[in-house]
Amino acid sequence: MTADQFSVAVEDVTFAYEADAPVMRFDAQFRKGVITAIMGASGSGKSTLLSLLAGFEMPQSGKIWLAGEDYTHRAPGERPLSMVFQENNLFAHLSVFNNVALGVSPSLKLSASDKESVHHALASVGLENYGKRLPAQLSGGERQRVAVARVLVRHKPILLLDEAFASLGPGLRREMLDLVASLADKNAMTTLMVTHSPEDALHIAQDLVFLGQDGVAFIGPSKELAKSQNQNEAVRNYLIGRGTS
Ligand SMILES: Nc1ncnc2c1ncn2[C@@H]1O[C@H](COP(=O)(O)OP(=O)(O)OP(=O)(O)O)[C@@H](O)[C@H]1O
Repeated sequence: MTADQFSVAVEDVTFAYEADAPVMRFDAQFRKGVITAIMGASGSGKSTLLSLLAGFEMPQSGKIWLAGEDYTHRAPGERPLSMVFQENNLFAHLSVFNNVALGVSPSLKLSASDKESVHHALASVGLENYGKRLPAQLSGGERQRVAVARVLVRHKPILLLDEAFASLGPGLRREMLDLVASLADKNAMTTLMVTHSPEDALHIAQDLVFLGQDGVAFIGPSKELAKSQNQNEAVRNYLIGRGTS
């Protein structure tokens, strides 16, 4: 793969949370403008991989490539990405409008065109009339929509989703995945989505990165998840364990 075909890569990265903890290894490239599902058993390092990409954790060795550049030693705020977590994406004391506006200006100093882009982002996630509410006055799905609206106003080329919709019911989760897929496509975002759900991965992800005990066990098309034969052993064992093979 050439450098212009991928925008995100972890190159020979090693990391451990503590001196005596096992060293995790990551080596993978993620295709530009494509949605990649990150899967693997609990504790295999999926969230850690996103934390390394976001700069919340620093590798012991190796490199982090974002948008084709070496970001290994750059602070989280400088990195060209947005991230949505399963919960706690919003500030409870700020209105929906201001929660989105934080994506434009951390000091909430907004020009007229900034305000316009916040309104536009809220409209794109179907929340045009919710700007004055507080997060506590929203459903779980609506709160995640606000988080997605904030992603949109940031205009970053990379989107990291850490089980962002896992706590929603199946219908709403599917709706949110469709929303993310269409926004990622429209804005040409390289999207990495941590999920435990093969159905969700098959639904919107073209690619799959599967983490095993010793790092990346499989990189390939996510449709491998639908095949009952010829799968990578780690993937097969995971699916058998979940009763979905
Ligand atoms: N802040 C931390 N300090 C110490 N160890 C940690 C910390 N966060 C995670 N770990 C450990 O690192 C390993 C990888 O954790 P991580 O959260 O990345 O796994 P995961 O694949 O995302 O798991 P899950 O599917 O359960 O969310 C686990 O053994 C976990 O206990």
